[in-house]
Amino acid sequence: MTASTAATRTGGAAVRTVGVVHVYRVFGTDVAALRGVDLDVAPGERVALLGPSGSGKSTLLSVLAGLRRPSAGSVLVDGDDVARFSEGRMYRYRAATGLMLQGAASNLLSYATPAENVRFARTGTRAALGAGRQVLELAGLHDERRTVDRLDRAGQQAVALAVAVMNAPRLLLVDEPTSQLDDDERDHLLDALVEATQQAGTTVVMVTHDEAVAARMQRMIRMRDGRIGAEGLRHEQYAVIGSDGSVQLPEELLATWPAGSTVRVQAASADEIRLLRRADESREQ
Ligand SMILES: Nc1ncnc2c1ncn2[C@@H]1O[C@H](COP(=O)(O)OP(=O)(O)OP(=O)(O)O)[C@@H](O)[C@H]1O
Repeated sequence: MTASTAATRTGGAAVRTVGVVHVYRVFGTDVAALRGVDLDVAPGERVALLGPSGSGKSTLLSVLAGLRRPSAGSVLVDGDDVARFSEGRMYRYRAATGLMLQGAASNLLSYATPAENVRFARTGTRAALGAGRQVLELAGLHDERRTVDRLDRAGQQAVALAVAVMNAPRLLLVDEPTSQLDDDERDHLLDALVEATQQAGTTVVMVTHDEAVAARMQRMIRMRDGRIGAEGLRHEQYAVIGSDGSVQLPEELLATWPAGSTVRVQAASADEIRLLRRADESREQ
């Protein structure tokens, strides 16, 4: 399938990464931001990416957006490997993907009204225009006469969201959309995002530090040290076994089971694995 066919299909994109590695080279030093990310997001699913600062969330988002090519691994969107797209195909893929990165509001046309911003961003069909309009209506900005530079931050973020969903993307990638909003503003923006994407069946991947924001998505994925460490919902977290067989221990266990601890791994039953500390190490504790 070509990127342009993908853009005209309806519903959400299936996203799958396999062993994605990304290394930044800074003044001759390598910084491994992603160390083998295996991720599966079903069409129409809304997923939050959480994790400490520096864990690789924004890098993963930029790789999914086609803004960076990973150093290794595959980034499969509807089965096509974005990491291997030609420049032309990558350009079309980026254009068809909804993006709301940090500071997205600063890329709006500040001298135009919200509705004008949405109209100028339009590249798709008449139906697509509806998605952007819907967000403006939900934010009470459809008939707003003020230009974007005169709106408060919440209004500007709502316009940035409207522009991001404007062309009915099958995949919407969002980075910290609510970080500078108060609780009410945050909830309004998320209401608009969930409503617009739910109706269209859009797949959403959202980076956030805020558990309350993450709870509005259907699944939370936690990154640590450039890998997916755990996933689940607020009260139900599961460690994720990587394609290389590795498992990250929950953060709270690291104090008693520090890196370098050696353990025997025993299958207790079909549903249970036990970790047994080596005898001489437990004596040293
Ligand atoms: N452009 C860059 N050049 C060099 N190193 C980078 C660059 N961007 C990120 N890094 C490094 O890559 C690692 C992952 O960064 P990234 O921004 O993806 O993490 P993050 O989880 O999104 O962090 P935050 O929550 O603070 O935004 C960090 O060590 C960071 O310093």
